[in-house]
Amino acid sequence: MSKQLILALSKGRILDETLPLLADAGIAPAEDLGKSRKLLFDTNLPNVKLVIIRATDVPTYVQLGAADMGIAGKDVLLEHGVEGLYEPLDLEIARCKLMTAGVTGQLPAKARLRVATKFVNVARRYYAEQGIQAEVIKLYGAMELAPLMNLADEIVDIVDTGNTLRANGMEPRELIAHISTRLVVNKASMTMKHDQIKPLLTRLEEAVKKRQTQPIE
Ligand SMILES: Nc1ncnc2c1ncn2[C@@H]1O[C@H](COP(=O)(O)OP(=O)(O)OP(=O)(O)O)[C@@H](O)[C@H]1O
Ligand SMILES: O=P(O)(O)OC[C@H]1O[C@H](OP(=O)(O)OP(=O)(O)O)[C@H](O)[C@@H]1O
Repeated sequence: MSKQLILALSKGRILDETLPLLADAGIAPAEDLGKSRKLLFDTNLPNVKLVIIRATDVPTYVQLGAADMGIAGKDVLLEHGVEGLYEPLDLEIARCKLMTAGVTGQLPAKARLRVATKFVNVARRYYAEQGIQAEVIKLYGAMELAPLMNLADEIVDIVDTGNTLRANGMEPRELIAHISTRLVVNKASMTMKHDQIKPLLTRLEEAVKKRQTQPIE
């Protein structure tokens, strides 16, 4: 009997870009995800199931072996850490940047910065590497509000078009990391279920390559 593989998908923004890529790789949910309140789905492949969870929970599920494979943003992986995980494939979707940002024209001239972010580990590491003292304040969303409300001097957040920053009178400052979505695999599963995982990995690699060689319409 073939072993079951659980693939954990990040719900939200990444899911919309993940499903077409999975389809290109020949993996399709057995039912319409949008029409269901279910969190665990069968697929067209008898040995593959999908779980749809919060982006920030994907590394935890895969690290602890509740899922064998997962799809998550590099930002989430940098914040969570990658112990117990392999990161074999860049899916090249949901590209964006992790940056510092602040109120336009107001460069902080303080010895100690207050930094609001949901990426507290990334922020602490980054400011320490820069030799800047920072008090990092954990927020769960709407980071752009923090400097406007005098809660923080800077934020660390995702920037894509820059529209959210501009709309709130802010500007991007330093680049912390280029971000895209990655496939992660539990290290023990990679060994124990190699015969199941390898062909899936190959299909996904081919789907990513195919997109890169397709002419832009
Ligand atoms: N503006 C953006 N452009 C491109 N990719 C983005 C953008 N914002 C976020 N992402 C990527 O998409 C991922 C998921 O973003 P999304 O906004 O759906 O989740 P979230 O609300 O941050 O997650 P959670 O619900 O766990 O807090 C991020 O981890 C990041 O890798
Ligand atoms: O540079 P931009 O193109 O404006 O994109 C950046 C915005 O996108 C993300 O938010 P998202 O829209 O995902 O909302 P949320 O994270 O606050 O739910 C991120 O947290 C920024 O606010």
